[in-house]
Amino acid sequence: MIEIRDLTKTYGRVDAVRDVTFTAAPGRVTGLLGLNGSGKSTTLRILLGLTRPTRGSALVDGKRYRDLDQPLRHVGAVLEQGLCHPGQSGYAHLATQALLGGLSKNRVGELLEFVGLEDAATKRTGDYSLGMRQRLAVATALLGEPSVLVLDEPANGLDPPGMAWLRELLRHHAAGGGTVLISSHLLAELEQVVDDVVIIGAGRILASGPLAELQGTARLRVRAADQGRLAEAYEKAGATVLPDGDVMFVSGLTSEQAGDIACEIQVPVYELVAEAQHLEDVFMSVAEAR
Ligand SMILES: Nc1ncnc2c1ncn2[C@@H]1O[C@H](COP(=O)(O)OP(=O)(O)OP(=O)(O)O)[C@@H](O)[C@H]1O
Repeated sequence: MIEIRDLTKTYGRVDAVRDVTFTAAPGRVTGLLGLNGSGKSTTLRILLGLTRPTRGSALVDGKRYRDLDQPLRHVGAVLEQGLCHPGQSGYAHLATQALLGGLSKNRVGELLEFVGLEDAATKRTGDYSLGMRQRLAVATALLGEPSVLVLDEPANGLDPPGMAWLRELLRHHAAGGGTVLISSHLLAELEQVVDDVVIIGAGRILASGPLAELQGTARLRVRAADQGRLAEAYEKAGATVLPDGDVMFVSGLTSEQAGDIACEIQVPVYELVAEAQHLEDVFMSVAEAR
């Protein structure tokens, strides 16, 4: 379980993150989504004890990372710059990490096989492709058999089969009761793996909730006799309206509310469709609504 509460980190005059609150629950894959510079890495670095928050808290299994007894047994992390010595083999890297973390070396061979690197186990990591380094970083994160996995932009460098492998691994981890928090700006990649979504922009949470809920309620496609008057009424009710040719897309109202408003102002409606959106559309509509 990951609990982020009122987290703020200020660098000079920049709020890298501001009052960020969300939970990543066991049994679910939670996606932290945002554009470059939105505060994803800062949030994850604070969670992993690599950066101190200005205020607020970030807890793994109810504790700050540095207060965890044997942290690698609780949380495994894949950070953007998964570091390994270029002259070391994949096997030696994992064995060293196990030693440094006070963990057994017994699982090294098994893990290399698990991440599909068994044939490259004795090769220098300096000769690994970016995708192979990502696989090694995932194996490193799994060394302590942690229940919580934190991955910062893990899709970088993975080809489509690599991505499919990672999705399967994360789903499997969550299905076994583990907690997964994954950050990315590649929305289409994440859409296929996340259960819950936290959208962050300029350091603040813009929206959060189960993916199905965000996709389901975010947008209606409406075509009516007097688009202008209806758009005005929707906006007055707090909705965001995007006109697009002879239709408009409405966020922030249920289809019942949209139908009732049209009825009240007596504008005939020809089309009213609740569209299941892609994550990218959800992201754009919350970003535009701010
Ligand atoms: N050590 C630092 N010193 C000063 N400013 C920083 C530092 N770390 C991050 N920032 C600033 O905080 C903001 C959030 O950065 P952060 O790296 O958390 O974003 P991100 O969403 O992870 O982006 P990216 O995907 O590009 O890594 C940015 O404006 C960044 O310039």
